[in-house]
Amino acid sequence: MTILRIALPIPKRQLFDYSYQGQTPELGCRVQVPFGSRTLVGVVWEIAEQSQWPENKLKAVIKLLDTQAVFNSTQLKLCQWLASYYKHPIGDVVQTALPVALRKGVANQQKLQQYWCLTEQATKLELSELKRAPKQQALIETLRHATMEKSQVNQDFGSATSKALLNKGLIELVEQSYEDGEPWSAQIKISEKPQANVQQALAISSIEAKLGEFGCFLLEGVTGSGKTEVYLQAIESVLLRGQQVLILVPEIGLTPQTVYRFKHRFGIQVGVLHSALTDNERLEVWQQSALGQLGLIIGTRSAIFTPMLKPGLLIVDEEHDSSYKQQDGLRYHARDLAVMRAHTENIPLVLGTATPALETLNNALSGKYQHLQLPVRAGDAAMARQQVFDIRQQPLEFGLAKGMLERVALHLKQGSQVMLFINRRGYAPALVCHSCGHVEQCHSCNKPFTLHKSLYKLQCHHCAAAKPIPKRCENCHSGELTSQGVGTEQLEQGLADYFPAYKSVRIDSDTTRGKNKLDDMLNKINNNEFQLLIGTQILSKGHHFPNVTLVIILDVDGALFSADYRAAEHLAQLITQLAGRAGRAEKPGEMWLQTHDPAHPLLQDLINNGYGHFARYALLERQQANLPPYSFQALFKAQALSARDAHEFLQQVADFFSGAEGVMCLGPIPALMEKRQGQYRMQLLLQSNQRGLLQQALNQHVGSVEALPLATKVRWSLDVDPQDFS
Ligand SMILES: Nc1ncnc2c1ncn2[C@@H]1O[C@H](COP(=O)(O)OP(=O)(O)OP(=O)(O)O)[C@@H](O)[C@H]1O
Ligand SMILES: [Zn+2]
Repeated sequence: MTILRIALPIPKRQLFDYSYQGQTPELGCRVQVPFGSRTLVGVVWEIAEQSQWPENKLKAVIKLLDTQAVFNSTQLKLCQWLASYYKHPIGDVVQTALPVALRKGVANQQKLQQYWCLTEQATKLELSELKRAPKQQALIETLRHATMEKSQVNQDFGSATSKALLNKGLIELVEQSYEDGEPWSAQIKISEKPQANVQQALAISSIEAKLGEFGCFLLEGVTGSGKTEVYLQAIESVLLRGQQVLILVPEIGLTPQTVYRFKHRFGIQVGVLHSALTDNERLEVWQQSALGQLGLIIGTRSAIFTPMLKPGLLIVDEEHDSSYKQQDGLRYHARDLAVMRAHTENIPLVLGTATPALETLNNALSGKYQHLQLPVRAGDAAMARQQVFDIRQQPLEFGLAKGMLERVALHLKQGSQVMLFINRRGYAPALVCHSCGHVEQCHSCNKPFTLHKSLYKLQCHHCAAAKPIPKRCENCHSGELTSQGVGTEQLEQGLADYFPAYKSVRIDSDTTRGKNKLDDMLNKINNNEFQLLIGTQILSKGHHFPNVTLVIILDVDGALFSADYRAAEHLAQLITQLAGRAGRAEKPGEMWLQTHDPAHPLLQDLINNGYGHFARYALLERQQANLPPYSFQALFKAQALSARDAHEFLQQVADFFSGAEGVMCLGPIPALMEKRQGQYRMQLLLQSNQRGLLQQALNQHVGSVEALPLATKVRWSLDVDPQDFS
């Protein structure tokens, strides 16, 4: 009899022993086991001869689900590292790393692929017979060169097209295994590309020099400097060696436009991993990548777990983006995991951005990462001019000063597009009673409701609470309710009324919900169907709009005075990325920042000296204040219906750590957002000058924390290298 030590989806920092009769399976195979009254799917993590439990207490494995491990040795190591670094239950780490379908116990067998090909009848067809159905014509034309996978046809031509041709008897489906198809390495066809400029060429050759070994690069290139072109040319070398490339992009950056750029350059299929995939689609990409059947895989955060048979290169684009840090469950940072992965697989990693995270910049400046720089824009485009606009004592119309409206008018008249950024969606961030001053608040969060006029609702942006817009004040019953502040909805409406001859589009999470909605909007913007582009963060994420020449940021003052020490860094990144959307082609661009504090040193440094200068100075400040990356943090968070329980729990946690060597304990204190969804929220911050000491203290005490009686009464979590203190 063998003892299998299984990682189970149970929030306990331990493995579970089961007995197994039969040939010992590989580590990383899935098994089905009984757990209490349930049956769970787990992963074989260790194999032992003996258990601490007596034999008659041990339950037996119900079924071995795999003959071959679902995790390769790299993944096993990475999961181990995640569990140990983030102090997270191994079973939950394993769950996070597995595609959902495999978690549920689905067989890890690759399905046959379905391809469309032409029928006998179609080979004799005159293409002109289909001239009224251009899509069908194009598909027939394509299939004359090669068969095409069903999902690919759906993506490129739409399923209606293939259905119509099927009905006409012109195409038919054949099934084939991937292995029988032509491998991607034989399909590579490099399309035309620009000649790299000197800095690009230097970056490309530095990366190429590291192929086949570990190396970490920071590619710091100003917006529009051609970072993507550097990726593309480096990827080309990797693909030509027959090796695979995994590219991570931020959540909102993964549009069909991005994918198209990669697909088009190499002429091969690209595996795409994003949150809108079905479980089966996700599993398919995972399997194809694991078997080496895909050359290129692009995905958001969790794509970092995708196994590769022949890994060659990892890329993390917009490495500063906060979506790379998972904010619940296993709170890992995909960028840090990428470093571990590149190290384990012995391949280079490229971190690219115009606005490096201070952590990353510090690693580059200290020589830990190789620093590649692209200081100027590619082609003929110049950087946008950046300026502040003093709005003190200025009347504002829907959030805009008169001087700004004049600039907008000027740019519109010249046939350009204008982008306006505001950090709040909805019509207005508050509804206030003009008589008594009462503000409509969400009682579960103690925060003002946001007014959404188009939805006829008040919505809480911190929980899901919503209610109809009241007619009277709930405090004094006056009917004089007015909105306060400006959101995207109001700005759009104001601009549409002010500039009736131009079309506007609003891009925020309210308007982009739904499949392909964002991509549709982006395409229309690129076709110049809209001239006024209004939106939130989504607008800042790496889009290439050649006709935008003016960018206005309505209000940065809130972020200038935030209690979060990372707020300045994030604001500087946002401003720089937004400025980077202007003047990307021939026409020069300009960016304006509306502010009540035009002399603020951060703003002045940023617009006069650029992000690079700001960031180096910000690092000095962090060093003086002994903040990350010069110190290391871990954050215990607790929330409960009673503030006292949350506080008491964290106080007990603090007691464990109070004597820990080299570790400072701050708190418990209320979170920046004290109450949310009816729960009171507290936190306890641990900080040390040495990562090792902090890790050691956590190792020593996390088990005791878990065992505290209050630990079952409050909801608590541990966040190592926290990014979010809200
Ligand atoms: N060497 C080059 N010669 C001419 N044009 C180039 C060159 N490299 C890149 N470009 C063009 O410059 C534009 C910007 O390049 P790219 O999108 O790669 O920049 P980026 O640094 O990734 O941009 P961002 O980070 O701002 O999104 C693109 O239209 C690209 O085709
Ligand atoms: Zn709420």
